[in-house]
Amino acid sequence: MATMGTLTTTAVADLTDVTKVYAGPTGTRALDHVTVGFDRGTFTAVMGPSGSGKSTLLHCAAGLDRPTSGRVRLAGTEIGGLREPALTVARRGVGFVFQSFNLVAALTVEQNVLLPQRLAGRRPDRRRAREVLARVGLAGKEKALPGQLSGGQQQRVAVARALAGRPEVIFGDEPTGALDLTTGREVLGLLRHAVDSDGAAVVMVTHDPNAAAWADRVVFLADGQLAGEESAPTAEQVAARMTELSAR
Ligand SMILES: Nc1ncnc2c1ncn2[C@@H]1O[C@H](COP(=O)(O)OP(=O)(O)OP(=O)(O)O)[C@@H](O)[C@H]1O
Repeated sequence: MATMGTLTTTAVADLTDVTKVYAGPTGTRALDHVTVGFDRGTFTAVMGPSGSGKSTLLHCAAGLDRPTSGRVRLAGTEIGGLREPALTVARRGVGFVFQSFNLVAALTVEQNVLLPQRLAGRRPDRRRAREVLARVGLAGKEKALPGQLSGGQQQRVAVARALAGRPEVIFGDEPTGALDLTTGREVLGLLRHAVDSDGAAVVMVTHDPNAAAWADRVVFLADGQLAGEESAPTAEQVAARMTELSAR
């Protein structure tokens, strides 16, 4: 199991001594010497007060943003020096689920699920698309447009899209943030299933202690630095730690 400080080789995504300073007049130090790894077959929640660097950590780990210094490895490849199209190749084993679903309104559900494969120049696998849509409970909705679906259904399309490429790691940026309790639980169940059945790593930013309780581990951030972690967390433990961090 990868931990802070020393990293083992089983991590599918890891950051070593990563610092991110955003350009601009204030020069915000969003991440300050962060070392953390995420193993296959584990579900990690990333929590911390607003502005503590959670999204920045996720974006750097996923290769969507570049750190100012430090190393980032994704599926065994160091991505720091990579440019497109090599970066896209490195992201092949990565799925994303965002708070705002990020579906293309003009494309059908099936086309949305196949879009990452098309963008990566691969032959779209329609059988796989149908398989993952069935898994998220959307069999028969292949030809629907996102606007014809509920918010929970749209997020399940986004999960299906993330799963279609058989990802080694799925990054979620508040994937339940826009959902009600019941549909949020459905999405968390699907992410949990990806970990337990497929051996994927899931890394999820959330503000919700109940969502974090679905994870195997919670990593806390405060002011861009790691502020401890909790294994097999309960919602109560997470909420208590968040109250402490917010009071700092
Ligand atoms: N593109 C950017 N340019 C400049 N500063 C930024 C940028 N993105 C984030 N920041 C700053 O970096 C810090 C960390 O932001 P980040 O979005 O990672 O925090 P967060 O913990 O995800 O916050 P929240 O919970 O509010 O979404 C904040 O002070 C934020 O204002």
